[in-house]
Amino acid sequence: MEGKIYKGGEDYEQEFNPRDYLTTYYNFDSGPVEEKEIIKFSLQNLYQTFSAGGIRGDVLIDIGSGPTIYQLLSACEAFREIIVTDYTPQNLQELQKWLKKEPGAYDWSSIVQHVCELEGDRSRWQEKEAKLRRTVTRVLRCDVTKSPALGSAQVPLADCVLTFLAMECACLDVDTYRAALRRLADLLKPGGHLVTLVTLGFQNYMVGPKKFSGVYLEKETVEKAVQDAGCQVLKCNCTPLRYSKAFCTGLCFIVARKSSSA
Ligand SMILES: C[S@@+](CC[C@H](N)C(=O)[O-])C[C@H]1O[C@@H](n2cnc3c(N)ncnc32)[C@H](O)[C@@H]1O
Repeated sequence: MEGKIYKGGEDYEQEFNPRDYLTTYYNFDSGPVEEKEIIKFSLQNLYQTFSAGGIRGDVLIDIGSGPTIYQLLSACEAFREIIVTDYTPQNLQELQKWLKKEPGAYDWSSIVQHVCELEGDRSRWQEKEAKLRRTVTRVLRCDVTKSPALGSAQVPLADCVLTFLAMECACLDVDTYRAALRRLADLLKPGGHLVTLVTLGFQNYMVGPKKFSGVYLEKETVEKAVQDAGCQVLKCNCTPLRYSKAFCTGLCFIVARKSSSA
């Protein structure tokens, strides 16, 4: 409906179209330059975080994966197992299509090639796609506004919880955001890492013809929420880059470590 603003969980299930989202924000070859720069910012930070000498381990859980896989392309070289999750069944279906190489799956090859180039060999992109498909072992539903976020699913404690551009959409106020981050920290082993990309000054974004809103966050609010969830911020890389189809002021990439005694 024209003029309506959609928010959080159930609206996502009913109104969020994964293909509209992918073609708006992840058209690396011929989409808007703003979106391309943001993808490059994300991939560069992920590459630095998970490349040799960086964070690694057994299990990584990605929270609010949506229909996207770009956020896992560096991590799949550093973890034995990746669990992807989202609130909406249609996003998980879109992910499954790519994981199972089904007809009509989204074409991530340009973005995969870019990551392989960062890693030193653009030509190994098909090998990386195969590696990621092997490393994703489970596709689960989650709701970060509920405890536990993964419902009744039994998952091991993670060495890393990743969440990209999802918490500010799932949570409609700062208290809910802070509680959601505590739930994510609960999924981590002591000493495990939380890696997140957050839209700063977020007001709304377009998915096809539909407008979705979320919580307005500033860098200090995000850092404090991460710390109060029991994690020490190791890296905080903010940029004024903005989407052409979203109302926000910038982006913030954070790497944090859960206390060893937690
Ligand atoms: C902007 S998309 C981000 C998708 C992807 N992580 C990315 O980097 O492009 C926001 C995601 O948050 C998910 N979401 C909304 N409410 C949620 C909730 N309560 N719990 C978990 N995820 C939720 C949506 O289904 C959607 O996939």
